[in-house]
Amino acid sequence: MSETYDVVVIGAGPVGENVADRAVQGGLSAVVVEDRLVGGECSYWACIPSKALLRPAEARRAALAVDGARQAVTGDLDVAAVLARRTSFTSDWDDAGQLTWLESAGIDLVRGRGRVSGERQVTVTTPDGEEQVLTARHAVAVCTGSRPVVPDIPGLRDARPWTNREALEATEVPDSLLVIGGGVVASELAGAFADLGARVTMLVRSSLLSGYEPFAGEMVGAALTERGVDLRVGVSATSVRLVGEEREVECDDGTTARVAQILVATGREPQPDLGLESVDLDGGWLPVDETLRVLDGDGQPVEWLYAVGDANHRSPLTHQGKYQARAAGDVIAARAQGRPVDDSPWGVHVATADHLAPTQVVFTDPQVASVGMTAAAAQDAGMDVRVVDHDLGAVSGAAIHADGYTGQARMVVDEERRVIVGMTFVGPDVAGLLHSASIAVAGEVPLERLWHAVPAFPTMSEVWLRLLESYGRPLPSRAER
Ligand SMILES: Cc1cc2nc3c(=O)[nH]c(=O)nc-3n(C[C@H](O)[C@H](O)[C@H](O)COP(=O)(O)OP(=O)(O)OC[C@H]3O[C@@H](n4cnc5c(N)ncnc54)[C@H](O)[C@@H]3O)c2cc1C
Ligand SMILES: NC(=O)c1ccc[n+]([C@@H]2O[C@H](COP(=O)([O-])OP(=O)(O)OC[C@H]3O[C@@H](n4cnc5c(N)ncnc54)[C@H](O)[C@@H]3O)[C@@H](O)[C@H]2O)c1
Repeated sequence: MSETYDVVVIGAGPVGENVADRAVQGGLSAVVVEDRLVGGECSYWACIPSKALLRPAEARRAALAVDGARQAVTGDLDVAAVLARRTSFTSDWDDAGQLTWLESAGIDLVRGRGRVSGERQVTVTTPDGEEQVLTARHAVAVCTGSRPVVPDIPGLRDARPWTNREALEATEVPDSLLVIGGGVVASELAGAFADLGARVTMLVRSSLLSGYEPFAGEMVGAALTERGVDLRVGVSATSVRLVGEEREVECDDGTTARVAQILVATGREPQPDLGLESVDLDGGWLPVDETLRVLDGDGQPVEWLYAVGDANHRSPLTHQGKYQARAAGDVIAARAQGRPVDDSPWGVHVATADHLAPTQVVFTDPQVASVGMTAAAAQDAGMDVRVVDHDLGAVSGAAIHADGYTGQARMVVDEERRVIVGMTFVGPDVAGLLHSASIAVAGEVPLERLWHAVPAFPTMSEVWLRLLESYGRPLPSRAER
């Protein structure tokens, strides 16, 4: 069976859905190919269930941090209710709701595993083993996301460790859990399972949350330790063996841990077998130009082939991928219809923020909310950097928010342009502060103008004023003096 569409999208995660949606809104026909659930990793095994698992304990702790409310907290978490709430957020791993949306958006769906099988062509192996060929008049978009890496530690695979998938589908909380990794998944899920009652050990090979400002990992590590997590930094697992129902893990510092379950959270790898060799391209993370077209071995864009979201590994986050998807869907439509392409930096058809203003909230407790560059990254990029730090707990809004509020904010300024190139907040409930910083960074708002963005009193956003005061208020111009 063979069908032709303007755009064929492989992978119906949040990114593939958005590429198809923008293309259809631009007047094209589109089909998405999906071999698991429409909605992707994010909806069923990543963002949504993890945040649903984390929120109840965070809410409980928030109440405990406010005298007067604290007295009303009389019990522990209801673990069964927490797991049930998580399950409801995944619609019990059923994508019927997403199918309704696809239909309303005018996007067709083919279930099965897709691979590129020639120029502008995708072959799908359907669940019943049939092959279906889809031809694209204009573009094929590879939006296949990523899958968890399981490192080559002797005995690990045989011990059937959890990845994010099994952890987020769990119907019971193990008595003890050893988490391998010190990134975002490890930090969030170690906290989640500790809150649910597991004895959690974390093996962090290098440092915790290493891509962030150093105080982020320090504060999150201290909080995890306070909540009972046995945080072992600079320690790696060397071998694993099953002992009855338990896993025995040997570490390179000579210690051994015996646990009920292991969670591997050591990063992601690209989806294999995407058929790219059929068009003389390598697999792996797919390099792209600023309009998300895949680059060939000579660094030239392939006119009809796009890679969007985790698949290109520019900024592997749902919201950054969806941002790319809006640009990609629109540029595919523009090129198809011979309309002008706006590919200048910050143009409609490019994903400039991936480099200059990527945003992220790590939903640990305390949260880490960041945009743009860390101080170290800005220095490495050759900028004349000035770093301004402020104790978030010293802001009256924070003190009212929670008794003994502890938090930290950092502003990274490019002195040459006098604009903020990076901002990091760490503390309870800082996620809501992030978008103001994103606007300042993406908008390249001059520091002088930021004095006119007046934070309401008494909110945590007053930290902006404190950071500007530390930086220094601009002197009146000579004419005004
Ligand atoms: C535990 C965890 C928590 C996370 N939390 C957050 C968070 O809070 N916020 C955030 O922004 N990001 C978070 N992320 C990252 C986020 O999940 C990814 O960045 C996001 O899912 C990427 O979207 P995507 O559409 O590119 O890929 P995916 O969501 O992986 O979707 C790709 C889809 O393509 C399908 N597919 C793959 N290959 C084929 C093929 N050959 N044929 C057909 N279909 C195929 C897959 O089945 C999948 O449905 C988290 C990740 C993890 C692991
Ligand atoms: N809230 C959010 O936005 C959120 C939440 C979860 C995940 N994510 C995203 O999902 C992606 C995957 O997250 P992740 O935490 O799996 O990856 P990561 O790259 O953030 O962290 C991987 C960690 O594993 C360690 N590691 C790698 N190989 C190892 C090995 N062989 N042995 C021991 N340790 C090893 C690394 O040092 C690092 O600490 C990231 O892009 C992340 O940003 C985002």
